[in-house]
Amino acid sequence: MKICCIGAGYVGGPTMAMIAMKCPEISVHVVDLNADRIAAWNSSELPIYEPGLDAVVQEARGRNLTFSTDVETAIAEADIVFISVNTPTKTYGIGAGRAANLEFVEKCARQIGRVAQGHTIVVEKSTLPVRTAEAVKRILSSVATEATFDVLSNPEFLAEGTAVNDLLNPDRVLIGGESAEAIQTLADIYGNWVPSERILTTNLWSSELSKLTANAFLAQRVSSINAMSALCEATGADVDEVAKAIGTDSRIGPKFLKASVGFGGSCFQKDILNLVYLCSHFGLQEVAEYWEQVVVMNDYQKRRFAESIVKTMFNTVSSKRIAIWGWAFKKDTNDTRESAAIYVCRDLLRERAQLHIYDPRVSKARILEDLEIVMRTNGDSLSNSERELIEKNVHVATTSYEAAEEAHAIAVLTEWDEFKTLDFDRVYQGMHQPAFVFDGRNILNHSKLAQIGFEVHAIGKK
Ligand SMILES: NC(=O)c1ccc[n+]([C@@H]2O[C@H](COP(=O)([O-])OP(=O)(O)OC[C@H]3O[C@@H](n4cnc5c(N)ncnc54)[C@H](O)[C@@H]3O)[C@@H](O)[C@H]2O)c1
Ligand SMILES: O=c1ccn([C@@H]2O[C@H](COP(=O)(O)OP(=O)(O)O[C@H]3O[C@H](CO)[C@@H](O)[C@H](O)[C@H]3O)[C@@H](O)[C@H]2O)c(=O)[nH]1
Repeated sequence: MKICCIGAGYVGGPTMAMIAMKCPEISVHVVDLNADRIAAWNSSELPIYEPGLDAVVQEARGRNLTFSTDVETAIAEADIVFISVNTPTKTYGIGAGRAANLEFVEKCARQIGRVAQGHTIVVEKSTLPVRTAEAVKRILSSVATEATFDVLSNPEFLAEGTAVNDLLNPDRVLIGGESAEAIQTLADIYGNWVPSERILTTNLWSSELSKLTANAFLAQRVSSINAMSALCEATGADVDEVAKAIGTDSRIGPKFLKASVGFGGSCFQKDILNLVYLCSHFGLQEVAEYWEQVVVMNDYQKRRFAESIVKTMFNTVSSKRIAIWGWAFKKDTNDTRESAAIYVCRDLLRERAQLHIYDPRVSKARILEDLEIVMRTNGDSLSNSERELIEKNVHVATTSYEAAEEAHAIAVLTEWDEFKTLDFDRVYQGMHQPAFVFDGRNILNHSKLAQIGFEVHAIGKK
């Protein structure tokens, strides 16, 4: 059997590497238009940082896992084609800022229709609005020559930073479709390592909608605990204690109740906005407004954090040096898409703070590009004053200590483990007094820091 996966990103790369590792008899070909990305997949420096992924890729690459830019050949040879391309929020036209941009998915469908041979199972791996499979089927049948198709929905639930373990031991694999035979073919592949009771099958629309629903529920938990964090700060309750107290109720459960500076990542906001758009499209205004609040609350949390830094530091951070610890949207990934750090730093830059940023996995170029995009207030390019602000006020450090040297404050924006074990006496000695710590992840030992002399401000604690 031959598999082709279109899209060698955070999902296509790891999922296909896992299938190839677990199914040595299947030939897995991952293709992408981005030649740099493909070159990186073929090198010792993979394009994404994900614990444990190097070993998985190394085992299968060159045996039954290949990466290339030859999309058409890979499609023509495949029995199964996964579509794993990006589906970002639309930035133009109808639904701008909410709807998913399905341009890349449609291009894939047209290309598959043109070049596929024989019977081909087309699998939606990308996260898509409910009923996209209908459009995919129509496109395939309108451009296809002699090829025939089944379309399945098989959304991916892996989280970045834990992708390898999530793929090895998924809570469930979801397959939606109409053809029992096609569903079975895909289920048999996962059946090589996933217990059959964890392979759920549904109709196409339930599968497509379950992915958006799962992300909406997960993000809603984060926004719910973050909403409570504001009330905790106002009342003297401690959000970690509240989370523990409610999380021990088996109906609520302990996971995903960590208050933070706000959720980030490429999925939560995009998928909720997509859900909001869909609800409005179907005339369900109350439902749309209900889900939109999850994103509204998240924006509030990011803004609130930056504002509290300014307010605490005597209402001005102008020319003050602030160490930013962490840029990735969560630990154990180099992905910065929608990271809370980007928005907090934008707000601090507008207050003229001097930012000294350190992240163990994110490159200087990525940090600067993220800031250049977020600082634009007018169109596609930076104004001279915006560019000057970044050039003069942003410095990228190579260690946490370097970032904190001569700083007035430290803001922890990603929960990297290495921040917990630093020599805080040393950090304190190098800082201006009062030395502020704003722990946006509640990961540091606050009482120990206070003993050293730091003034600590955390999320959801007075
Ligand atoms: N990142 C995650 O953790 C995650 C988890 C579950 C689901 N998803 C969903 O999976 C999909 C992919 O996400 P991602 O994070 O891997 O995106 P990504 O941007 O990292 O990767 C997508 C890749 O597709 C390529 N591509 C786009 N159009 C193409 C075409 N026509 N032909 C060949 N290649 C093409 C791009 O060059 C890019 O490398 C999205 O729908 C996302 O919502 C993501
Ligand atoms: O209690 C929590 C849990 C998460 N977060 C934040 O929420 C964001 C998202 O985290 P997480 O869900 O762990 O990572 P993602 O890689 O975005 O994974 C989500 O999005 C993927 C893409 O759709 C899905 O496949 C996953 O199931 C879903 O968890 C990050 O900024 C986290 O720091 C919190 O602030 N508190």
